[in-house]
Amino acid sequence: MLRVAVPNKGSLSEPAVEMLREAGYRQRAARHELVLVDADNDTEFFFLRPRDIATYVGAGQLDVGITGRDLLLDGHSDAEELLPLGFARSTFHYATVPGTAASVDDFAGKRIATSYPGIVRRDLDARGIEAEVIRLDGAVETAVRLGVADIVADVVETGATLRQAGLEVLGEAILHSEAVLVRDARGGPPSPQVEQLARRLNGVIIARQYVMIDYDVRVEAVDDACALTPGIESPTVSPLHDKGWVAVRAMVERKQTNRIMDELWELGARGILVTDILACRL
Ligand SMILES: Nc1ncnc2c1ncn2[C@@H]1O[C@H](COP(=O)(O)OP(=O)(O)OP(=O)(O)O)[C@@H](O)[C@H]1O
Ligand SMILES: O=P(O)(O)OC[C@H]1O[C@H](OP(=O)(O)OP(=O)(O)O)[C@H](O)[C@@H]1O
Ligand SMILES: [Mg+2]
Repeated sequence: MLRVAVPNKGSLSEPAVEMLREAGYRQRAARHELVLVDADNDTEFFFLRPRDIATYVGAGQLDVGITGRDLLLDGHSDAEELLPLGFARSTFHYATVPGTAASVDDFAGKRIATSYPGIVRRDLDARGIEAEVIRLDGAVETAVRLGVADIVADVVETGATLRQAGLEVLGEAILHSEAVLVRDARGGPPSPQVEQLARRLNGVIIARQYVMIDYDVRVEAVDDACALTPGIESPTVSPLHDKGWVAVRAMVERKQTNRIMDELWELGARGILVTDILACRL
């Protein structure tokens, strides 16, 4: 039976459960369920703290897990990233009160508060900076106001929390994070069951990123239209009863949809329809 770790709390939990549901797996109905067997898919789900997931997977106790790239890199597990999942996107940044330091090179001797001491220590070592790292559990942004630290290193999504604390980002992002599927790096190649789970999750990611577009276009314009909607392999072109026209069907990137519809219209395409894709294997 495939054994999968799923975040039980925090920003990763709900979207991870949602993605597994969309991929056809049973998920828990109540928050107090710690383990759930999905017999139809021969899979067992363990709901664990996001920070612990790489540890369980890296120790070989569980086959795969969903966690944050930043949490994976902060620890010392033997887990490795198998597939980026496209949600819980954030950056990891140093931030401080304006005027405390002109750049990261001025951090020597300063106190840096963070919930990710592994990432920060490694970054400082790589820059050859000796600074004190203070580990806090959360709400790190308040550490400067309360005099516990001079600088913070934390997760930034919109930047609203930093702004509210009167802090400003300093330097480039230390890393870009998102939810990732992890597995034991010491194992051999992924098992067929792990590959199937990864393929299903990838199917959900692609179904979210793409839409299906259908339209009719005059035969003379079909090459130009297909250049606009090349699809993944090649668009489907079907004959219509009126020999002067064909019907075209192709997947297009969701965020390009309106630009492509406008350009197809200019080419004379009509009956342009866009529909959601629920799931796919490419
Ligand atoms: N505001 C946010 N936007 C996007 N991702 C976030 C945000 N806050 C945390 N994360 C991501 O969530 C993961 C951390 O999950 P964790 O459960 O430890 O913290 P959390 O989501 O902040 O929950 P809590 O602080 O309530 O325990 C990391 O991968 C982190 O990058
Ligand atoms: O850039 P923003 O959109 O403001 O998001 C970033 C904030 O979100 C998370 O905090 P959370 O609410 O999880 O509290 P925590 O610090 O206690 O983890 C993270 O730790 C940052 O503080
Ligand atoms: Mg948090």
